[in-house]
Amino acid sequence: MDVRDSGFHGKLDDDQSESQISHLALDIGGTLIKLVYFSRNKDNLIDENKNRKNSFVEGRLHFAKFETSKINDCLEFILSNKLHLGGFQHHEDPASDKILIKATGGGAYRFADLIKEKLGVSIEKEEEMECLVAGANFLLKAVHQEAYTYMDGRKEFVHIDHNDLYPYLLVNIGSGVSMIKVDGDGKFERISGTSVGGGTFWGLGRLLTKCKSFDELLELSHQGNNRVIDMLVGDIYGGLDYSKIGLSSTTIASSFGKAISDNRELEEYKPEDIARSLLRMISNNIGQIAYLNALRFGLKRIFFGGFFIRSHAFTMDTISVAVNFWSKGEAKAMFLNHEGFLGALGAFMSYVKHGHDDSISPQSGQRYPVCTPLVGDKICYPLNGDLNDNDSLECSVYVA
Ligand SMILES: Nc1ncnc2c1ncn2[C@@H]1O[C@H](COP(=O)(O)OP(=O)(O)O)[C@@H](O)[C@H]1O
Ligand SMILES: CC(C)(COP(=O)(O)O)[C@@H](O)C(=O)NCCC(=O)O
Repeated sequence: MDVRDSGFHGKLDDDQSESQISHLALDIGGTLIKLVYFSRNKDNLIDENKNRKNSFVEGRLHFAKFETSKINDCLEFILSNKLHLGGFQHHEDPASDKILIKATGGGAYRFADLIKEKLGVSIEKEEEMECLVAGANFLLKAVHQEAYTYMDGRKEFVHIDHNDLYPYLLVNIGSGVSMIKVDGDGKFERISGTSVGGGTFWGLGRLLTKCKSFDELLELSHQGNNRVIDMLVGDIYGGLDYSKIGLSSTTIASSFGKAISDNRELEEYKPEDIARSLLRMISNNIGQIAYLNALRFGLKRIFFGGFFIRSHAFTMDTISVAVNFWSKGEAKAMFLNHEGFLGALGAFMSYVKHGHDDSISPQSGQRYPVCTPLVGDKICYPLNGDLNDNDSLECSVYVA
């Protein structure tokens, strides 16, 4: 079962539905809705009555995604699996039976009324940049083997030293791109952004190749050859390098530049070559802007998140090469296993931040210094960072 893809209408499997689900958090972005929720293990349920307070509860964090344009499928999924009951009661009016769920992203504003109407719960809005940062800090500090570099087809996990994590640059490539300088838990500044992002790749790609899905476009790019459409330095310099300014003959001089003089119509280009050129153009551009912003603030570590990355080898390779090239090897591009769920995880963490709940006081054996002083010693930590195909993460929360 892949609840991550939109169009899923079914119920969760027995193991999940028999367990108690709580703390649903949503990140409703320009293109995708991301869900994170916690399910207690069945063993915990047996002990629940005698041992509900002051103990660790083991369970799993679950991740799911839907297309924003198919929000009704997402709401149906939430409803049929009763995920919406995993919110919290209004803190200012505990007597009321009003349930609130945490949500971030533009859709928390855009769809608040629809969610109220369809699910009968209200949205408590969490600020998007705060959530991205909280999610990234949580993953970097609490999940073993979360961050990695990707270069020349090789994935290498990065050891994160908790005492030497900040400052870093977080580049979230969603529909658009936000670049955030992170200085600590809850300490950050959005220093830049660009509208040329994942939405641009998917939007232009769909128009130019007639692809029906994002994954199909990625798959095409895998098979294509960008040299058919991109104008290379060698095309301009008669096959030679332009060594004086450090450009090899194979460097792209002008993305899509060959299409000017080829005298070919769109249909005469292979969709796979178009997809490849487009992916290189967008990834290169983001890698370069990211590096220039890192340079502005002397940041050596750049973490890339957002669903545009999609753990796609060629995308990561292109971004890594761009960062490496422009920084002359000084800065490193790093990627995250849960790349697309930073905002949703941040919204999930905010259940704790605002002290709304007694059942997720994420806690520490491995003390994870949570993103807000309000949380104090309450934190959430994964037990072993096990990813299970990105669908869920073993996790333990503290019942205060
Ligand atoms: N299944 C998918 N459908 C659409 N876009 C996808 C999909 N998987 C990855 N993407 C890419 O991810 C981008 C959205 O990333 P995301 O981080 O979810 O941003 P947002 O919060 O703006 O929705 C899309 O613009 C597209 O480039
Ligand atoms: C407006 C947004 C924060 C919304 O987030 P998204 O849904 O794209 O993840 C993002 O699209 C963005 O940062 N766009 C770039 C805008 C700019 O700085 O030019």
